[in-house]
Amino acid sequence: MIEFEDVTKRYPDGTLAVDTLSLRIPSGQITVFVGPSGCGKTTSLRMINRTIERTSGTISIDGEDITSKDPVTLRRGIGYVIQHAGLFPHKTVVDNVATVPKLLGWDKRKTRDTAMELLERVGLDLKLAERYPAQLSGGQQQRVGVARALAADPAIMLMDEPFSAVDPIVRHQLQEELLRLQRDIGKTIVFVTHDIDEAIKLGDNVAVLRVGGKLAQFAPPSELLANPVDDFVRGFVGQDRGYRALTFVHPQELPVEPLPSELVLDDSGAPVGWRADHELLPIGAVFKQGDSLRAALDAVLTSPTGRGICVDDSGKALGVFDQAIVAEALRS
Ligand SMILES: Nc1ncnc2c1ncn2[C@@H]1O[C@H](COP(=O)(O)OP(=O)(O)OP(=O)(O)O)[C@@H](O)[C@H]1O
Repeated sequence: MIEFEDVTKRYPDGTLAVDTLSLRIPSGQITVFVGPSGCGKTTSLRMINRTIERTSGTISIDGEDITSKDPVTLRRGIGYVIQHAGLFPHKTVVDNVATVPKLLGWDKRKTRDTAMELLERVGLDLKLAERYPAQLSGGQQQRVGVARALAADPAIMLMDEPFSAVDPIVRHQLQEELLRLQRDIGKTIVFVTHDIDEAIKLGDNVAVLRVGGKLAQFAPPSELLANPVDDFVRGFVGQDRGYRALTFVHPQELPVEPLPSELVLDDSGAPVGWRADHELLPIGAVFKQGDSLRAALDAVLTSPTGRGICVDDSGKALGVFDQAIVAEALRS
């Protein structure tokens, strides 16, 4: 656990960036710092690895005050990923990932094997291992940045807006991959973003900060959406928080109706379109049993017939449902 106790940071010019911040960051989970520009997210994050020193208060990791540790040793146990990945331009991809193991004096073979294994884990094509960062896309560079931060197997990962410089589709992929990776590695991740959707998607817990570096609310995303503590948090999580809260509602099993004849299936039973007069209309988003009610509502709203399609894990159509069924599931 990382614990902040009354932590304050005042920069030499007098700017109060973080104001008596107290919170407990649980181990093995993702905690997100979110808030408007200038609210002290980056400052809070960087005080954990002491690349910024706090002015007062205490930060401890597993009960040990971080000021009692040598900053270099402290940083070796903490991975750090930043926007634009911050890769060394003159080193190849694999050498970038191997940076910290080399510093730690690992033998060459082990270092290279670990680096290649990590590149594979973060979803990078190993053919890219000998390239230089400038020869990669933004999304690929971010993957290398994550692999590099994981190289020495740190218990803690600090991630500062790691996905903000890539386009929305790649960003979505990187978020999904981080969640998948975290299911395997179970690190203590502290993640900074100004995007509330990203915070809600990734965070086990979310700390909402307001300008002036004051903590507004610290809670799991579902709690934040259901019970924002004040107008600032309510405004920040957005007007559509009711709809977004559906992300956290998973119906036991959505009751579905039999497949109608106008739904066209392929040989494997997967839906391909809705038969209309002389054309085949696209099916829109589909709902997989076990998904959230938000996915169910999406399936209804994006369907040209107003009926969502429920599929199994293999993509085979199981049945259809309409808005009334979603509303009923929400009430139950
Ligand atoms: N070195 C510095 N000297 C003086 N003030 C600073 C310094 N670094 C940051 N600040 C100020 O401290 C406040 C918090 O900055 P910080 O970068 O932590 O915020 P942030 O929430 O991460 O912002 P953003 O989302 O825009 O990156 C801001 O008012 C910023 O201008």
